[in-house]
Amino acid sequence: MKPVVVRGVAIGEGIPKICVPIVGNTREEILAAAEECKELPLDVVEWRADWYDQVLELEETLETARQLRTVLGEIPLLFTFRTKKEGGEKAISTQEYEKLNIQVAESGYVDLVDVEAFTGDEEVTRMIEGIHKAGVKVVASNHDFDQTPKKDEIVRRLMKMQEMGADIPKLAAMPTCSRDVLTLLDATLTMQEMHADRPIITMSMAGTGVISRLAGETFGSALTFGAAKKASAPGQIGVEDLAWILKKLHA
Ligand SMILES: O=C1C[C@@](O)(C(=O)O)C[C@@H](O)[C@@H]1O
Repeated sequence: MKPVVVRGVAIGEGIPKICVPIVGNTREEILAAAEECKELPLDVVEWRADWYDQVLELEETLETARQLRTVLGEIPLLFTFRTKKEGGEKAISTQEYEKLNIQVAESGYVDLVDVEAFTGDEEVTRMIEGIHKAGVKVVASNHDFDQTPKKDEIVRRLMKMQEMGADIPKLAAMPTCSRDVLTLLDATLTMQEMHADRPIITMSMAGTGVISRLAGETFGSALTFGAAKKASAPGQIGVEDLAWILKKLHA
């Protein structure tokens, strides 16, 4: 399995990498959060741009991305617009979503772009091509905030993302019981052992699923999300604790 390397960070090798989301509403808040990130034990920063008030004004978004890049220096940056239907803050038309992701990639300020894998095959294929053309990596994603799909279905979705050319397939699911967490972990391990030729990311959300955010090295999830001040999804623990636990488990 080949890791995905961004700005020297090898995702898919060794300890799972830590990603901290930024969820500010204004440019000021976003840049202040980025400043704080510089002091934290993290590998990647995610800009959850769906929280940004001006995200649908492209020029403003590109300017904020530019300033984010300046603040973050060499820290890899993942750009994510999480749509309302997958648990995000704002609804967006498919056309606008496609344009936003490609233009942000072309700006050169970000290293990875999140593409929701079930947006429509044609649109996803075009986005992956456009983002790759800009020299940027694609994290394909799928979120189920109500339930945990069956193991075969989780594997099928991750395989589809891989087949469509995503660099890193990612799936987050909500457990309704502890066994759902086992299902998610089982699917992750099966994917890693039998199907994946690239890193994948999975997580079971909320309190019941926290263990899945810590166990990536054992079961095959290459990156885990931890919170600075404000979490972007249920179940993210503080980044300092996360870094400590991952290090202990590794040792
Ligand atoms: O896809 C994900 C994973 C996530 O939903 C989580 O559960 O940690 C958090 C999101 O910010 C990110 O885009």
